Amino acid sequence: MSVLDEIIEGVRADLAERQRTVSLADLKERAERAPAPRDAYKALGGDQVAVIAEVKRSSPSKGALAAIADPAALAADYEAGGAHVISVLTEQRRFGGSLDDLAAVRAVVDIPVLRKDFIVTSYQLWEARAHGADLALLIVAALDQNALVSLIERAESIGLAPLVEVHTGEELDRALDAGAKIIGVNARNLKTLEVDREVFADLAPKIPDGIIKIAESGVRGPHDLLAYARAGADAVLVGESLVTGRDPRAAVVDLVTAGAHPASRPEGQ
Ligand SMILES: O=P(O)(O)OC[C@@H](O)[C@@H](O)c1c[nH]c2ccccc12
Repeated sequence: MSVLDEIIEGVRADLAERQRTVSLADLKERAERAPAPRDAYKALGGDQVAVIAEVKRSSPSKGALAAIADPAALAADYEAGGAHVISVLTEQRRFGGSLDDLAAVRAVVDIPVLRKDFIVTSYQLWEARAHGADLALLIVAALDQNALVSLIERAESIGLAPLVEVHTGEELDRALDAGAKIIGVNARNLKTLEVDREVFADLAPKIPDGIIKIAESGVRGPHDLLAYARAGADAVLVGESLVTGRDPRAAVVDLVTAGAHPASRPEGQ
């Protein structure tokens, strides 16, 4: 079984547990009371390279990264540093996240928040909105085409912007066929956990204009942001290097500064 399959098995077990305790009707009611969604397209579609800063306690590849006792405080730091969107991992078993983290973060920042999880049913989209999310990740490798299409539609119908994640040319074709408007290219292969930063440069030229292109994973600092920018990224999604660094806010400032004028920076800096 691939790592992705293992993660999804755990996600489904935890989901079944939540579905036993919270009815879909209750979730929908909570989603209706949730604050209105924030405009993710606007946050990601500016002239600068946008920075999506992630709240990430651990990962399947590295294990524990950072304890993050107060995810809301970390997210507030990211926002103060100029981040455009916050990503909150809500998967529990391998990433140490929760829906409570999502709600806590959404309550303290004024920018859009992404629910980062392994979403396989519309119940999880309602959960995302009920806990304040403005965007939801949909991983093409985790979904068949029918599920992908219907989850994109459902997300949009409840006010969530779907960020559709791909890692291969085939997955990209599926994302485009399904009508994705925000596409994330993950440099990490979720089946092997290997990181290959070249994947973004390979796939980006095949993504039509008008679709927001996000480079995910492996950004160690401004140098990597600039490389992704040269390859056509509208945004980068950064987790590990922020949570393991000494000063997450300063690290975001450095990324945002580089992303503000990517073209005027000399190559290699
Ligand atoms: O920690 P990194 O290498 O900066 O990567 C962040 C983000 O891209 C990564 O957490 C991620 C991308 N896609 C995912 C899907 C599920 C879980 C996690 C992810």
